[in-house]
Amino acid sequence: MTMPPVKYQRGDMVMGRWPGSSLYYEVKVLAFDSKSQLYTVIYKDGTELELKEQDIKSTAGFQPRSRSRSRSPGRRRSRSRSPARTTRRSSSRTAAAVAAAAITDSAVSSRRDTRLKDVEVMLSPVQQTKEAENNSNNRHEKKEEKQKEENNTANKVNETTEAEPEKNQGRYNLRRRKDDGDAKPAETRPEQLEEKEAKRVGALASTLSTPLDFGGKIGAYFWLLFLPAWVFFLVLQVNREDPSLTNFPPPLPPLEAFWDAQALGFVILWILFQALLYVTPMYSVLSLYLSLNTCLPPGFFAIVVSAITVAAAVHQGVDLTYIHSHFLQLATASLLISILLSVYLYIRSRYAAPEQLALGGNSGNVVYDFFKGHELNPRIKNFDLKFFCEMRPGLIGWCLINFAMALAEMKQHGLDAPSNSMILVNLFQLLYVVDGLWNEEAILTTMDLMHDGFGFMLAFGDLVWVPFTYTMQAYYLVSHPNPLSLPALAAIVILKLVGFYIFRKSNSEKNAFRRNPADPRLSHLKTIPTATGKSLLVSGWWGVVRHPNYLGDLLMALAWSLPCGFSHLLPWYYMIYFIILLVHRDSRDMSDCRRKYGSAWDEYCRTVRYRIIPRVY
Ligand SMILES: NC(=O)C1=CN([C@@H]2O[C@H](COP(=O)(O)OP(=O)(O)OC[C@H]3O[C@@H](n4cnc5c(N)ncnc54)[C@H](OP(=O)(O)O)[C@@H]3O)[C@@H](O)[C@H]2O)C=CC1
Ligand SMILES: CC(C)=CCC[C@@H](C)[C@H]1CC=C2C3=C(CC[C@@]21C)[C@@]1(C)CC[C@H](O)C(C)(C)[C@@H]1CC3
Repeated sequence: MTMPPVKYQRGDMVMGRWPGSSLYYEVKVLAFDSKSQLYTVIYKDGTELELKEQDIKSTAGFQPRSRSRSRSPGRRRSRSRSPARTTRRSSSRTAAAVAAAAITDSAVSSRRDTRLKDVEVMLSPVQQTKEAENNSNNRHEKKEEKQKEENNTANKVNETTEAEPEKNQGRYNLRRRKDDGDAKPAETRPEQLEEKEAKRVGALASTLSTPLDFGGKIGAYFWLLFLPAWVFFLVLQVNREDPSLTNFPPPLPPLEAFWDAQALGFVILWILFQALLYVTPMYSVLSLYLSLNTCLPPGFFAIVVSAITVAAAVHQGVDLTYIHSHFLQLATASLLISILLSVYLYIRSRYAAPEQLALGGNSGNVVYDFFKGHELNPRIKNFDLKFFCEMRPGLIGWCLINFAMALAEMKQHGLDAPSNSMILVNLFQLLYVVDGLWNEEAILTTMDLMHDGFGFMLAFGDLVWVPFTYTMQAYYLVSHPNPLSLPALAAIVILKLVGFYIFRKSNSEKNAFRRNPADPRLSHLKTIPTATGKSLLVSGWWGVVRHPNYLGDLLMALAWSLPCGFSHLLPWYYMIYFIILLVHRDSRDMSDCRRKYGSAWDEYCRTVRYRIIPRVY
């Protein structure tokens, strides 16, 4: 069978249709994929998209309407989308840049507008409303200033003053926007995101194809089988007297050893208990009771109540070492739940409205889409499944398991107290989790919450991977004690604290900036404006290195493995996995940001040249 000739060739300058509209912009053809019948085209600021042949016209004979010629799509968009209104759209570069960047940005940012406003403000303490108003006023003044200096912003490093309207000062909200009160500054009111625009953007998200991650469709099959197998391997191997990798493979227990109905019951009970805490507004009652001015972060409340409940249960004679002795069965039960949840998520994503979808996870391949997840923030009424799974049962379960391992160590070795190494691992990881829960609204600026769909990868990651592999060090120490000298202990504590400092400071800086770029505490920072209206930090922590938060996290990971010593590789598994995960996330983020921010991202990369590890002179 002969293939029809390709109409446009590589290098051709043509007019590409703006997805979801009838406007055409000049693009250059980069490639043609005969399988998908899609042309890869590049816009003037370097953003790439895939277009169908019918969305491309040759420039010859193309009759641009005078209006559409003089106006960039970004400016058109700015009428309907509040973020654009406050941005420096009229800068000289935006006409070209927005033609490109706005496509991906509108899909991402507008959806984020719809979603993140969904997930903000519910827990606003009263005084935050005032703060928000002040900020709103602040923003209006700044906006006027901005309009005056409109034309000199292109690709220039500026002092931080830009206001980003999608931010506000409240705590996060997992309630639907229609329920929100009037407390929000006018600029951030949800009504401003016109329904039509949201639909258009959603439709775009459901049709746009993004490059496939994780080895594409074949990779998805691999990961689906490999990840659960790896969890079982670790669980079986670490419990052996000699867990060295040379002693591979671990003897496979009979199939029925993997299963215990009671273990399933406990896992379900734990998840339901966490769900109950998640929906209970007790934290505000507790705040009132403790005469606190602000609400306690609900995640923090959840871990405190969980700890009290567990302590009470232990006091009543509940033997937590059950967790150590039934680790395998508990892992199987959690895997089963994560699979059922992923099937549910996949099915509902097929019926979800386009504006609820994430970019990616719409490859059309059932296995890939099941793995990657397509719906961005699936909810049952106000219950946000992704947020809940990421921040509660697995994360708090991690601490519960560590604690159980400490008890198992005491029991196994007849100790009155856990070993130094066990205490360090427990305290370090507890600090990490408590910090995550205390700052849980910061998760709203992370990749998972913002960009990734909720599918098997995250459901399994949250419910199985985190509780059953992040606890490897504590599990290992139960049967492989590693006494620590005082200097070693001190050095490890210092390492942990340094890592934690970098991690917390850099995450808080970015989070504060994304929530309110006009925050006076950030006024010393330099930024690069982007065509999307959001800016990029180019000084402070994010000016030292790209992803300074990953650096802090890696130092902490090192401090978690060191107490286990160097006899075996297994307790170093987390460190090795984490390097791979973060390097991969960094490159995923690089290409996402490149797509989103176009040449502004390139400029950021030119200014901040190093990734994760800064150059030491
Ligand atoms: N323990 C664990 O298993 C894991 C822990 N983590 C930790 O979770 C935290 C969140 O990680 P993750 O979501 O991967 O990534 P980040 O929190 O670093 O988020 C990346 C996003 O930050 C924004 N950004 C990047 N550079 C800049 C800049 N210069 N100025 C302003 N904004 C910028 C971009 O989003 P935009 O511009 O759209 O706002 C980018 O997509 C990290 O601390 C990480 O270490 C992560 C994974 C696993
Ligand atoms: C191999 C596999 C299945 C990977 C899935 C990755 C997930 C396990 C991680 C993706 C991002 C995560 C984050 C945390 C836990 C691990 C996962 C879910 C996190 C909640 C840990 C606590 C931190 O303080 C954090 C809130 C910053 C962090 C957010 C990202």
